[in-house]
Amino acid sequence: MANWPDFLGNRPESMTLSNHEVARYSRHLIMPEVGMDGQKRLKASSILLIGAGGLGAPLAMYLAAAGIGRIGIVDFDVVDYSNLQRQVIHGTADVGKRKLDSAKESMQAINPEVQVDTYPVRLDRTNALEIFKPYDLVIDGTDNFATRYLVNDACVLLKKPNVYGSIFRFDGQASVFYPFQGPCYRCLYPQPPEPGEVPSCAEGGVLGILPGVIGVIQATEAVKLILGKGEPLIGRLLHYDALGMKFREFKVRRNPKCPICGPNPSITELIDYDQFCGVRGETTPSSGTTSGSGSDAGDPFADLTVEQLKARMDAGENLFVLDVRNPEELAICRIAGTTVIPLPQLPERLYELDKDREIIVHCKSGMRSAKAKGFLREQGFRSVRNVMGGILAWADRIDPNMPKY
Ligand SMILES: Nc1ncnc2c1ncn2[C@@H]1O[C@H](COP(=O)(O)OP(=O)(O)OP(=O)(O)O)[C@@H](O)[C@H]1O
Ligand SMILES: [Zn+2]
Repeated sequence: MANWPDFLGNRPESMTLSNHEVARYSRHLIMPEVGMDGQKRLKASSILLIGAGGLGAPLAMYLAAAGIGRIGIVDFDVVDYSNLQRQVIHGTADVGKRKLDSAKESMQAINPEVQVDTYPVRLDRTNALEIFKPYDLVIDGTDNFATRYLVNDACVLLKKPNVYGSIFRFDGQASVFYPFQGPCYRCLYPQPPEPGEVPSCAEGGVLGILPGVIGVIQATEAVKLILGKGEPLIGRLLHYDALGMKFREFKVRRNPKCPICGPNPSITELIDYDQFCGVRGETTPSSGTTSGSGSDAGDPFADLTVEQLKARMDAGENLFVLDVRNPEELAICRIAGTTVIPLPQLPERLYELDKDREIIVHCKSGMRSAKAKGFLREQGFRSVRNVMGGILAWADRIDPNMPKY
């Protein structure tokens, strides 16, 4: 075996393969690194996937095809049209279905020998340990920092390997966080970024093929850990640049001050990860009350709902509405009559704005406009209001013909 713990114990010994399975896995069975023993190890193993999205799709399909005995998947989402460009486990006919149902169907079509357990919940501090316990290893295919820290901490507390991956635009990363054998996610990233500092794929986009590459690297690492073969990405962060078509590797060491895997841990149970990452709902008002129109009249920084904005437009008010999205997004849809300054250009184009005039700012979903509002407020603007939910809320509730992205 390799130089990391064998977490399967003697379970593979009791496994047998039927003639059908021998045929199915024959290209594995004839390789010395897998062979009959290795295939039995895969059959005896269990893997938990967090997320049935971009990374989860290739992970679920390849791990099912490879003959992992039991695969659990956690996801609370339903399939959306905007998922289909990369979440290849789901098809057009699955739009509107639970991702878990669609994923399970595809996996069982690929390999009915595999047991697929679905957990249609949002993974959080109250359920993570319970869900993780029966699995040998965990693979993180999620897209947000709160869940990444949660998955990390739960894996360290349970001493389970955590195969990590993340994607953005044309870049991806992967590593293996094997508790106490190598660094954990907190050793690599002790603090989460400021909310809104790192844009999500929903804001910044992602090449549809990219999660295929990173998800397949994660699946490869999981299979190697189970087989006990090769050099895993323990203590190594692999970076993939699709535009330059370059792979680079960074050494990551255990942090002796790590609050969870260090010698004096301050985190000994799961914490509130939304609070730790400063997560706030994108449509939550950042100041003042926003209930009825006019109830916020006293607060020049109270946010607006799309209905309030529409009512003020319809009343013929001469409004200054600032759209801080990027040019590519304007080509998809826009609200008529707005002024456009993409968020990154705002500091150098401040002179275009009137500090004494009310500025109503919007973006796609409300995150970037909240940042713009904070910035303009710091710069001494007298009244800045964020449109909660951005142009997506406008498309949902005001203009049903507007395309959503
Ligand atoms: N805490 C969590 N519990 C369960 N599932 C989660 C959690 N956090 C994220 N996920 C799931 O992980 C998946 C991440 O995949 P991905 O980012 O490709 O999908 P998406 O959220 O559909 O994309 P987009 O944000 O671009 O619409 C999603 O299906 C999401 O529902
Ligand atoms: Zn650590």
